[in-house]
Amino acid sequence: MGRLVVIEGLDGAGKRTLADALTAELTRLGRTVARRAFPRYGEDVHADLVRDALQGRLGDTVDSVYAMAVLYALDRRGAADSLRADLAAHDVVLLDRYVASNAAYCAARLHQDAHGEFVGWAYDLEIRRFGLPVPDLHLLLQVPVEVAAARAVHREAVEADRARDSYETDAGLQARCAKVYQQLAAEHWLADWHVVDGVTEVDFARLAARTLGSS
Ligand SMILES: Cc1cn([C@H]2C[C@H](O)[C@@H](COP(=O)(O)OP(=O)(O)O)O2)c(=O)[nH]c1=O
Repeated sequence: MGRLVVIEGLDGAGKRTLADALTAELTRLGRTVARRAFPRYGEDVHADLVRDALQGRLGDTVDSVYAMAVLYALDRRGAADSLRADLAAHDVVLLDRYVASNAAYCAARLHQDAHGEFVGWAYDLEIRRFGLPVPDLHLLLQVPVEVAAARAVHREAVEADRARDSYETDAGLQARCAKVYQQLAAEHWLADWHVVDGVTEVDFARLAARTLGSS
């Protein structure tokens, strides 16, 4: 059974870049890696509804934090079987966002923290009721809110299909979300958490060892 490792962090933190470099290092070490990203835009109706809502295409009809959270969670539930198959066939399954994204973003939207009602509800929905696989490790890619925002603006400028959505342009939300992530990491919510400093150079040999559970 492979290790389920989740990269979390703010929009623009650089999660995909971290996943690429970590995958390269793990592959160099002879390990097999499967990659997935949530939401699964283009693959799942729930994720597509989320995107429509984030980009304001549904008006206010899905402007409920709980409705959005359920859509994100249903998208993951739809991927659960393939996730289990990936875990059976690879040493590491590397995810770009997972259950903790729902916990952090939706708690922040509700102006709650990690001890608020929402985080417990998200756990109950996704882990207990939907039975989604529990991660072995979270890597929290931490960068200052302003740095993440600047990277998201830059990405919007260079990637035609990557316009910032309503979460990404909300600086207050991103700041609250960063705080919830910090709390989740400090408390090792759901699994072990390791904070990766996204500003200084990352030591990928050490990070790979950590990913494999050997340090
Ligand atoms: C996966 C997930 C994402 N989100 C939020 C975080 C992001 O602001 C937003 C979109 O995710 P994001 O990773 O930015 O998708 P993409 O880069 O492909 O556009 O959704 C949740 O609130 N809950 C979740 O479960």
